[in-house]
Amino acid sequence: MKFNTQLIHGGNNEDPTTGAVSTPIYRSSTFHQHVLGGEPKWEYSRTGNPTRASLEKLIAELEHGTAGFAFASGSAAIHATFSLFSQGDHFVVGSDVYGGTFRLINKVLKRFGLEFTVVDMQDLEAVENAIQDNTVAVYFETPTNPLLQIADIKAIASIAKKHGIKTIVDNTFATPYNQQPLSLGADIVVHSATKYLGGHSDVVAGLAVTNDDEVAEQLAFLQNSIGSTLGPDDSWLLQRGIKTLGARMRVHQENANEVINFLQHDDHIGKIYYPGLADFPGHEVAAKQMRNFGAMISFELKDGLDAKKFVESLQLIDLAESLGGIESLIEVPAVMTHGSIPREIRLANGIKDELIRLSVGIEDSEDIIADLQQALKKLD
Ligand SMILES: Cc1ncc(COP(=O)(O)O)c(C=O)c1O
Ligand SMILES: N[C@@H](CCSC[C@H](N)C(=O)O)C(=O)O
Repeated sequence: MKFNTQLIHGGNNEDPTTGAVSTPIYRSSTFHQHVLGGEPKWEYSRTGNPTRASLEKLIAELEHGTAGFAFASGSAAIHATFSLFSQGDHFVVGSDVYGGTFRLINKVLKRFGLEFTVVDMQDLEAVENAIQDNTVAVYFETPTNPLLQIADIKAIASIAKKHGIKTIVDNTFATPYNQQPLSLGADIVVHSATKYLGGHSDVVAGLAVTNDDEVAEQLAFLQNSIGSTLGPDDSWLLQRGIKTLGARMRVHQENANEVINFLQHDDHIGKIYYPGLADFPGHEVAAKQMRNFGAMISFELKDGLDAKKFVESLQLIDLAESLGGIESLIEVPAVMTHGSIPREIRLANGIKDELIRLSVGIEDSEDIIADLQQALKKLD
């Protein structure tokens, strides 16, 4: 089955009892057991729920994994994934990651004895040099939030394999439509499904997928033990959103291409961060490992122009955290999504105070561009 067909027909798509083509919402916390001490397929909804199971099967198929797990948020999926490891274990982590992941690592996981070395994942030599005797995994995003940096998944996974450690990729920005890290050698993929997978800014959810049976068994144990599972209503909503991922991504991409073209020719715009640009550092790797470059764009205004005034002048594009929804969203990472990273670390990693991040939606591109244009004019 090809990808777009799989989006629609994957998972447990037809209900075995009624034939319903939309997976029913099994809103039941517990399930009747016919015999005492048997091995019922369903026993308790934290352990397993048929609606959630359909979503988990679907994301495993889309990411070319063997097992998928749904969580109450992307952060919960990432937390459960790090919980596979133990006190004293060391990780090589990408220097540009979502601010909440930085916070989870530094303010939570370190307290439980996990150790981290932060590395620019674009530098393969630095990645290998950061691996220590107690290193258990490399963890990174590609493209990264918010600088859109590209890491070579195949090359990093092969370094990791050489050292007998795992590769974990946050595939939120690319989605399985544009990139499938497990097929490039990664062991675990995590998602903030709140973003493109859900696609409508109406659900907070997280997913983890693996093709390693041992990891899958442990993740199932951790998902049930920690308990940060996705409820049946949100599981249904997320699976409904995923069905249109391909159609949405095609329009997101068309619009992003138009917006990039506009930004490149506007006098107010300084540096643009977008892997689709031929002179962007990660362009060649992105072209190799991604179907297309996605619809997340970061940029700076020319020196002296007021980023606050610009984002507050937009009338159509929402000034809001999050990304990947059908509506265009804009934000200033230093103040919003990456505000939990101390300023000096943020600046050292390349996130300037005035950096602007735009999630290009699927409205008519003319309207998105007209809104950018009118807000930029207010800066004159
Ligand atoms: C790349 C990335 N990973 C993980 C997360 C965490 O996801 P959630 O907000 O669903 O917890 C986010 C955003 O929140 C993100 O942008
Ligand atoms: N205020 C939130 C930040 C949410 S950011 C959401 C998303 N990852 C994005 O990058 O837009 C928090 O402190 O967690």
